Amino acid sequence: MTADHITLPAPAKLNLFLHITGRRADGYHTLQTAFQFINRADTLHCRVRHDGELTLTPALADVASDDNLIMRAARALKAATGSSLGATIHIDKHLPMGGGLGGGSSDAASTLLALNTLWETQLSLEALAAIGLRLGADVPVFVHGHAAWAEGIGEQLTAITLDEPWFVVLTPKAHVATAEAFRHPLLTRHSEAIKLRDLNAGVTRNDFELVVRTLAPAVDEALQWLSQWGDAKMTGTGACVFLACSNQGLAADILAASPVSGFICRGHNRSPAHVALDQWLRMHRI
Ligand SMILES: C[C@@](CO)(OP(=O)(O)O)[C@H](O)COP(=O)(O)OP(=O)(O)OC[C@H]1O[C@@H](n2ccc(N)nc2=O)[C@H](O)[C@@H]1O
Ligand SMILES: Nc1ncnc2c1ncn2[C@@H]1O[C@H](COP(=O)(O)OP(=O)(O)O)[C@@H](O)[C@H]1O
Repeated sequence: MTADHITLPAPAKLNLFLHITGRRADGYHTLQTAFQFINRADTLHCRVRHDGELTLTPALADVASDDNLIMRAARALKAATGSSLGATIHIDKHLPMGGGLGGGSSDAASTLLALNTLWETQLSLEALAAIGLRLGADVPVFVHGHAAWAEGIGEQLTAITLDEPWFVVLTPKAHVATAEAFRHPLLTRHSEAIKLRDLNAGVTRNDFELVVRTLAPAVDEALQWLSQWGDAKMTGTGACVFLACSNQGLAADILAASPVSGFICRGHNRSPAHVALDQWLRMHRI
């Protein structure tokens, strides 16, 4: 059975820690981080078009359609493969933008996975990740779809298996642009490199916290409040902050008491996008 459309989630990620270890000659920073996916996602719908056109609805506030990472991913895949096909794409946006949850990068990765399948262009995950890296440093981990230890500028990935706890994620109303956080004079750029085995040794932090707490008081307040319950951290360059909890009930109780809005979710080592893609392939292609 064939099908000309597919729906995939584009899940968020958390950076369980984030250390900046240096700066390259081209200005990009080298870092160490651990990525885990969560079951909170945008939803991407793609349908094949035979006229070669690419369309995307709805428009996102403050992002021109041509700059939307979904359109950029679709165009990049078309250029890389020479496919004559197009797509009608619809995105149900649920993830806050610029929150450090990687929604834009995940939308791009799910677009690459969806169109590579519908167009039957058969690029490997490595090839899709290389296309994705040109769109953003966070895209490859979503393409590969496994929780990962990351080095380099975030593109050198080692798959890891982590506990899959419940999390409380708070979404303070603040927007910190990634490039602005990276160029800030207060950013520590020389954290000592750690080993994977130190991940749970209590020695990790997010080096962006100092900068972002200074730029965005709402993030500072959210971190202060959540820290009373445990080792709260910010994800990426913020603004979202999170805390791992021993069970769902505790996560729900903390969220209910929080003065800042947010959600609870579960950590996933395998990306929900890959789970959905495998299901689709089993139904339609095998
Ligand atoms: C910090 C992280 C951690 O996961 O996440 P976010 O908070 O953005 O989600 C990422 O490394 C962000 O990746 P991503 O959001 O894809 O950033 P990009 O679009 O590649 O880069 C935006 C800008 O940030 C700076 N940048 C980015 C990555 C890096 N390793 N060094 C940098 O200096 C560069 O100035 C670049 O032009
Ligand atoms: N499909 C998209 N979804 C979200 N943001 C997008 C998208 N396409 C482009 N962007 C741009 O990318 C920026 C970063 O988005 P996002 O990935 O949500 O945040 P972060 O990098 O902080 O995790 C947004 O502020 C927006 O300008």
